[in-house]
Amino acid sequence: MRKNIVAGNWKMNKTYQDAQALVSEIDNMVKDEVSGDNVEVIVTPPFPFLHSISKLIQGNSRMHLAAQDVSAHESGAYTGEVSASMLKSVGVEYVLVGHSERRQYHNEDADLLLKKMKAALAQGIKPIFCCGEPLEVREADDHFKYVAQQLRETVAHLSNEEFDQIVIAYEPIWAIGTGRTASSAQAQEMHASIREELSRLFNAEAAYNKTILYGGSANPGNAKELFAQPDVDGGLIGGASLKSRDFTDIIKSF
Ligand SMILES: O=C[C@H](O)COP(=O)(O)O
Repeated sequence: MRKNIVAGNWKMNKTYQDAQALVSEIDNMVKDEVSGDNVEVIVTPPFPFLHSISKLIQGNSRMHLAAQDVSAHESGAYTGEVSASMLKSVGVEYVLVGHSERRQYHNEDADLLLKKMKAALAQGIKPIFCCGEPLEVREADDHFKYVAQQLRETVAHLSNEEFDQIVIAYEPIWAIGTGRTASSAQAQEMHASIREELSRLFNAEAAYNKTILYGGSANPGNAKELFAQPDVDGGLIGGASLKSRDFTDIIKSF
């Protein structure tokens, strides 16, 4: 059964105090204003805040915790890295893998992304695998092929059981933090194309059940239309997830 998810990626923002305040506000607003159980909420704070936020959201079954990155290694002499078992031990349930900012600024390639997904999955942490094309690829009308290739060189190498555990996030790079959102039609056609590719790589049922999130300048003003698309199952929200009111309104767009 396909799950609706709204995930907030805080990126490198907030101090400890600000993070506590933000997540308390979101937690309260979700408790007070979000009824039914048709949407799962994920917050993705920076590493130092994971443990305290895990405790803070413990009593709210709708709220879940993600990390922004995970090491491909199990443990050992990897200064600065954080392992999947460490994340697991502080209550992390999901982890972002393949975000365009990690691909761009940290040169993360397909081989590393696959290792990171496998490392997370081995600990029972669900990867949120991000894909999406840069502007020049969209302008050359090669975006469907480009994203399909991103899936073929990573996700395709998971077992059926591993694939069942992951979430996909489509984030056109030209829409991230730019205020230039993909139109709901552009999002829908890419999500449908991703689902078709997943169906070819795995099977139709697994592809149908896969949660595919949209990310890129989503906000309370455009979320409803985006989430109304048949193949858009929620959002990976950057900027708007840093404001409790905006983030909650996006959650309420379902
Ligand atoms: O991970 C989130 C995305 O990069 C979207 O960021 P944005 O909502 O600020 O455009």
